[in-house]
Amino acid sequence: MTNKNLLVVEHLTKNYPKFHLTDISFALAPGTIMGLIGVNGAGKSTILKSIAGLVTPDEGTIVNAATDNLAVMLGETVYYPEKRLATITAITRRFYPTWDAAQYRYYLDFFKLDDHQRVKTLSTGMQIKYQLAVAMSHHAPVLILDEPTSGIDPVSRQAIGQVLQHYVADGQHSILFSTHITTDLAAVADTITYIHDGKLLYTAPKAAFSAHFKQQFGLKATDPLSFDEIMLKIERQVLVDAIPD
Ligand SMILES: Nc1ncnc2c1ncn2[C@@H]1O[C@H](COP(=O)(O)OP(=O)(O)OP(=O)(O)O)[C@@H](O)[C@H]1O
Repeated sequence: MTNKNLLVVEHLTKNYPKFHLTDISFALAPGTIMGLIGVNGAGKSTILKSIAGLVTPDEGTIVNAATDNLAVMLGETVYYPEKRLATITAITRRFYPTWDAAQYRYYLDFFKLDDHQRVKTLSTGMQIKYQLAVAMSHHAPVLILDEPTSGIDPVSRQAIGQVLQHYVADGQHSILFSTHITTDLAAVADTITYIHDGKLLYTAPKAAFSAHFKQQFGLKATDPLSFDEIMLKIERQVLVDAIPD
């Protein structure tokens, strides 16, 4: 494992008939949260699914700190609508020798979830919170989350941000999450990786990421520049010549 990074992605390439994810490389340091951003169809989910083993890359390597203890949340839907959460949890926990029942209870309380409820009675936000509670309850070194705050109210988004930061606070866990909610990046991400049309445009710690694009856009270091503005400027092709082929 390079530099003790918990996740190392090198030259990840996946070719679909009408889309090419090309030569994606980045590393996730312990104790950090990386936000993956880019417009719809940029390739974020393809990267996350490749790490989760749900997509087979055409080229490249992915080294994860613990391949037998993956924590992945790729969508809001919890299957088995008629089942109670407790039943699903009882089955899920069998796959994880490191399952921590006290931690699971803590997250249920934190998210105000009752695991006697049936899946079909949960709102979308409650389903996401339940999946997060399960994903964070077996001490996986790396947590992979596809849009964990999509469809979540601002108060709950802040609560999720808190638990994510707490998850990495011991310096032995890391989180990679995709998002379209750029305020989440400002609140919780340590590093940001920008995917543009299947290619990695830029990856850097948050402050360096902003500084890089201020320089690209001819702004002063003290000028304000939000992540939304960065995305809008890039996607309006302001930087088209800077994007590698
Ligand atoms: N199984 C597949 N077969 C063919 N094309 C696919 C497949 N899965 C994804 N794609 C294509 O790959 C491209 C990237 O999709 P992906 O879901 O990775 O984007 P994304 O950045 O996660 O988008 P969003 O923000 O909308 O979730 C899209 O053009 C999509 O149509």
